[in-house]
Amino acid sequence: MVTVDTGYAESMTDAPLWSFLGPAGTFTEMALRQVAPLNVELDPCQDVPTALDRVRSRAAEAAVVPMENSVEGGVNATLDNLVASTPLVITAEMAVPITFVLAGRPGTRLEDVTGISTHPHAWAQCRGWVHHNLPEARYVAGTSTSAPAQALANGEEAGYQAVLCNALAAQTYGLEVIAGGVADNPDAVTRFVKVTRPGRVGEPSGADKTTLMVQLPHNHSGALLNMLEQFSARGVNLSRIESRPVGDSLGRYRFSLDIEGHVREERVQAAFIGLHRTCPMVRFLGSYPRLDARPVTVLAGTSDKDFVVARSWVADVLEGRAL
Ligand SMILES: O=C(O)C(=O)Cc1ccccc1
Repeated sequence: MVTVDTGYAESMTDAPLWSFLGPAGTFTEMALRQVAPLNVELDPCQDVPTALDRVRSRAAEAAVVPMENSVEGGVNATLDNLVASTPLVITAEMAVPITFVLAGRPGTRLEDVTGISTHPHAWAQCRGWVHHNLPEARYVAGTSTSAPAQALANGEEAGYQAVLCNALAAQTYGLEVIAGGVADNPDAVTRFVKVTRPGRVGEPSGADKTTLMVQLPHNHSGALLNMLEQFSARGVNLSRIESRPVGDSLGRYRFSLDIEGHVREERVQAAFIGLHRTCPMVRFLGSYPRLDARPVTVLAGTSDKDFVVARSWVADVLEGRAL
């Protein structure tokens, strides 16, 4: 029997499948390209929960989703879904500078535009520009920046003549740029994360970040202060903290946090132990290298060595070797 190796079947089976907020041409796809292997197979999804569920169900190896924007803050769909069902962990973070073009079908002029569609985070970054240049234009929410671009190109849009998307998406879908460099804040950056199923935690790089979600005890005065003290007492710096409503009644919140450090470091573990003792829910959502690779500052008395030496002193006390 002669077997002809086309190489095709092999690449179909060996190429890792990564889900992401699609369709083709989103900012999320640009972030994915920064870290994905060259032979990655793309699995565009219509929303963040679907992309994350593809990893949970083992259909995809990894997902890339937006996490935080320098203008609009946390992406709630991501923050909430990461703790909503089977746990997932963040293994990498990426940043993409965000500027938009206003694009329409060829021949569309600015004065033809009475409706604009895009992702809500994109709209938040362009509101001022639209208010200035198209004060009468109505906003039509899109599931991403490229979904309405695709719909417009296919003649399937409803209620808009233009989209705010990235220049690459406009090109991909054969749209014409009506206005370029659209953004209220030209330096806006969005942070994206790569998410996988949990496994054994890797080694620290020395410049790491850890993400977690913590629920505070209800109706407990000083609960937030107690939570923050778990970090400050061990010299652990916070780089993001956001409250998210739990959802079942008013007044109940969880806190989504990024801290500087890795869960394999003693001071981070000591803070984790303190949180676990005092908070009804603590979810570890990953330790991963920081985007800026800036080494974490470890305060005097909080290094791994300091913890090891202190623990061995306690052991000596217990054995009657130290007084
Ligand atoms: O819709 C996209 O292209 C996304 O990747 C989500 C998004 C939208 C706006 C700013 C940053 C990310």
